[in-house]
Amino acid sequence: MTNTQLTHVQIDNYGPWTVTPEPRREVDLQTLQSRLYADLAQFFGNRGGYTFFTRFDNMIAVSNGSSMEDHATLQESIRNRYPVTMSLSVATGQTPAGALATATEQLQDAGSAQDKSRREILRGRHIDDEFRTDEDLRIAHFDVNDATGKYTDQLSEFDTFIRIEQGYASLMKYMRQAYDSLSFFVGGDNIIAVCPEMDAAAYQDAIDHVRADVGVELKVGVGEGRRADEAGMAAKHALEECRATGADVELDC
Ligand SMILES: Nc1nc2c(ncn2[C@@H]2O[C@H](COP(=O)(O)OP(=O)(O)OP(=O)(O)O)[C@@H](O)[C@H]2O)c(=O)[nH]1
Repeated sequence: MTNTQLTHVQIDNYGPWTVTPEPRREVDLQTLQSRLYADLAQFFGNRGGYTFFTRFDNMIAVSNGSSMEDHATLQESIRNRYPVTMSLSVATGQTPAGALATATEQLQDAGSAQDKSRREILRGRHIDDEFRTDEDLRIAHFDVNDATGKYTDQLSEFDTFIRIEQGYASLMKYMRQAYDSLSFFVGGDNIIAVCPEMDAAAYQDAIDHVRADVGVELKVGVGEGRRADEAGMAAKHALEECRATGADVELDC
């Protein structure tokens, strides 16, 4: 049984900050957001976690391996180094969508994202070490078939971007609705999905859906582990297996 621990990261009162006392330069917001993301990716990554930038003002981390104390340390470090603070809400669940729903509700219960007095909320619970297992996480690494030959070397970069984003949009919606999974674009032609237990037929179904919906062909490798890095690395090896065998789906779990 999977037991996913997710952290909903939200920059406090960020909307008003971006326009106070007057609109801040976009380039400075871009730099701030990408540095914050890099810091979070490294902080959770050092503890075996994966962080996804999603909307940058809100981010999602697969945080199995990070305790509530670790989260408090992260908040302090951000407060000391950035002009903004962040709220963190941690939740666990048998499905990633379920865990994230709980994390988000905890944050919404504490007040609005644009409430001046709601700062550095830290809510939720981590999975105690004694309850953690090697089957807590399932990570699926999706990749567009021959993106280089079909798109990158053929189309303008923007038209390639449209194809890849259409594949991502179709997959993220379907995986969310049909399988309670959360899928994130991670660059190039790659999408990483955090999943509950699913069999090969379910992954094939998602790939078939995206092909029928938007004409983008995917393959996927799936791995499991105690932490995101372990499950994610197993998924990457399974994806290499797809490349070797020509299969659409390879499960290493
Ligand atoms: N984030 C991330 N990006 C990757 C990874 N592997 C490849 N990429 C990016 O994806 C681009 C496409 O690479 P591939 O997916 O290997 O190439 P392809 O043309 O689709 O060929 P096949 O996948 O073998 O069908 C690369 O140029 C990288 O930018 C990965 O593991 N993670």
